[in-house]
Amino acid sequence: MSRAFILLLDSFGLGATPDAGKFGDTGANTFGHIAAWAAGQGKPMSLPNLERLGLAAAARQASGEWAEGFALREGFTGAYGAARERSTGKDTQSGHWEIAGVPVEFDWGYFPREVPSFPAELTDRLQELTGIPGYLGNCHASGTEIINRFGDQHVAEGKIIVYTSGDSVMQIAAHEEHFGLERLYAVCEAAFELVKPYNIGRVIARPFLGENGNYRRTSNRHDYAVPPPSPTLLDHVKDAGGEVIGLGKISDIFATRGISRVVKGADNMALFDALLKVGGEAGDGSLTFVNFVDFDQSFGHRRDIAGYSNALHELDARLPEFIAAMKDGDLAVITADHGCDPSWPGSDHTREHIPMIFFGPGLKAQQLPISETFSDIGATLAKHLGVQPTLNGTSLL
Ligand SMILES: O=P(O)(O)O[C@H]1O[C@H](CO)[C@@H](O)[C@H]1O
Ligand SMILES: [Mn+2]
Ligand SMILES: [Mn+2]
Repeated sequence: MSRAFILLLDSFGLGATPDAGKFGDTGANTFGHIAAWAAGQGKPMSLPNLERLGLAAAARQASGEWAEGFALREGFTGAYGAARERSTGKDTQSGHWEIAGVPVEFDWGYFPREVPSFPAELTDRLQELTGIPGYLGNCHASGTEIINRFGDQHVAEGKIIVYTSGDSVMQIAAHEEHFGLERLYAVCEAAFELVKPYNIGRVIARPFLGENGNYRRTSNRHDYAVPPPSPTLLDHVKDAGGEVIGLGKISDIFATRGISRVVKGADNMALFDALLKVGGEAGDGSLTFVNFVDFDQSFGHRRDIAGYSNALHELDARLPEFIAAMKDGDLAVITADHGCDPSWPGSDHTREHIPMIFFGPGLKAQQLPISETFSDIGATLAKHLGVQPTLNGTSLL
């Protein structure tokens, strides 16, 4: 029996890549800066389970130095390394697709750092099609900050909050009750058609609740994403008859391509519960792919170092449950899709190495070379499952 699991910690970077300067990210280091912050608080991080698999050693390989509070230890159990990205962007879709064998070598479109960020011909047409009374924001923004800035006006006037970021994205925020969730989804569907000529990766619905200047986003986020340009590992597994189970936002990121089953979870720990349940059910030849979104959405973009650190400790504490439930023939990898250094200026992602930490019953503990593409992960899992090799990447095991 062969099964594969990808545990993707969204935005968990291990230090800037050689090309980070092109992104203004020289010196960024998601893990390293969280560890330094924790040590500075007099409470160094303690991630014994991730560390035993090789996380700290992989981070050292990527960044050239030990994260504070971590040092050389004996007795690794994982096959650990780090990878650099070949895709031109540092966004979620590029990262995930590249892991699955399809780097994004074309340039995404981006909306400029101007106000308004969105071209009038796009917003005028969207207004015509949907009947909305107008727009608020129309700029680069952090999604939690902008709903508090414009929430009251949105509720009073019915105008939608539109914003973007360093990602190739149009985000639309609206109140679930005053505006209506289904209505927001309908506006996003119309917008998704209209952004196509601009080569935009995603439109994201960002529903929120609350009143009087005090608003919070709900878990009813929905992403409308373009599909990967070529078949990915997910398609190969599904075509070979294996079940492909996408947990969290995986199905959205792949625009449902290659997905057999979708399982949602409100937060990292709910997703971990779901992973354990799915792990008990997944059959021979299956691929289970989970995206732990809180690292990025709740802590990285929010520049919340303490929150990010806490989330890493929470995940580390639960890893033994997953490891204990692994069966002979299972291969899992802990990885990420880009960085989002919570100590870095702004609120965007950071161009960093990602961890590649393989583990499973009988796997030989070893250090892997630094990979020049995230696709080595997909290639490794394709070989493990005995399915068609990914278009890019070389198996590491
Ligand atoms: O600030 P919020 O809305 O969380 O936005 C973040 O989430 C989006 C998708 O990952 C990105 O565009 C990023 O900027
Ligand atoms: Mn991401
Ligand atoms: Mn993000």
